Amino acid sequence: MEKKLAFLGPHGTFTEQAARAFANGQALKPVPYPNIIEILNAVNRHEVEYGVVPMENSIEGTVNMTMDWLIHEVDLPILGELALPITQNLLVAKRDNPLPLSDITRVLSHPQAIAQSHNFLRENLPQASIEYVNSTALAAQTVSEHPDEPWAAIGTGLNVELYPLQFAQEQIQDFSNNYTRFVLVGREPLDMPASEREKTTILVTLPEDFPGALYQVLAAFAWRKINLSRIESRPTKKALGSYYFVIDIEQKMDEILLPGAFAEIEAIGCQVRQLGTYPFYLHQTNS
Ligand SMILES: O=C(O)C(=O)C[C@]1(C(=O)O)C=C[C@@H](O)C=C1
Repeated sequence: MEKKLAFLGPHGTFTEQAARAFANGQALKPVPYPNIIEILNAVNRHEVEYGVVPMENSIEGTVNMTMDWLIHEVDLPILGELALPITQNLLVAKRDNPLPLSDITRVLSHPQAIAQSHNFLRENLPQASIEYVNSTALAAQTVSEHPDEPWAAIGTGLNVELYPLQFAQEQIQDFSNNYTRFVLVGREPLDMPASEREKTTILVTLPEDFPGALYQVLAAFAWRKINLSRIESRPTKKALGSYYFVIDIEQKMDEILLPGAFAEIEAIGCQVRQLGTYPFYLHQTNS
């Protein structure tokens, strides 16, 4: 039976591209959801088997909504990760005489897409107000539905094929090396294509703040020559200045080394929660 894979809708988001890449060759049906929380909740309450959510962007950093919901609200393992190149474009409703940039009064997009295009907006559209919406494709759809308004959306070039839109300007992101990491979460294991690269993500909670606590956590990995690719603190939401550490270990799970490091960290009084061990892929094509 075909299983469902929730993605951030409507059609035309970057998350949909990631979802379609994950679904490739699998009996999975991508279904749109209105926001990240709804995707994770739908998987958590068994409405769909899997979900794809953005996790981190190379310009703007962590998607806090995803990280926090995975930590605090649901207990869903990460099953895979895909890094996609991201190209942001300024899109306007299709008309015979395209709207000049100086006439645009309002720019709609997802906060991450706006953040990736700050310089472009400041230099080229200082007169426009910014409106944050749930996804880049929702922005594109909204602009296409109001062709008489001097509005623009920021999103993928694919949107000009999905909605009556045209490019006002292509490639407006402030840095060319723009990538977003998306994660696949699910309640059931999924047979993923083989990857040379594997990651394990853990959450470490320190018992209390004492000198060298984080140093001791990192030492457990360092002397075992275990490579970490990310360490990030997120608030526990229990007190000001109280944090979890999210650590990505970029290495095939070793049956002795990694559990040994976790046991050493637990022995100094820290809690270790595993968020998943999963393959990761880098997608080369741009859009
Ligand atoms: O709005 C979209 O198209 C999304 O898929 C979300 C999202 C994000 O949250 O980071 C995904 C990739 C880009 O970085 C911009 C927006």
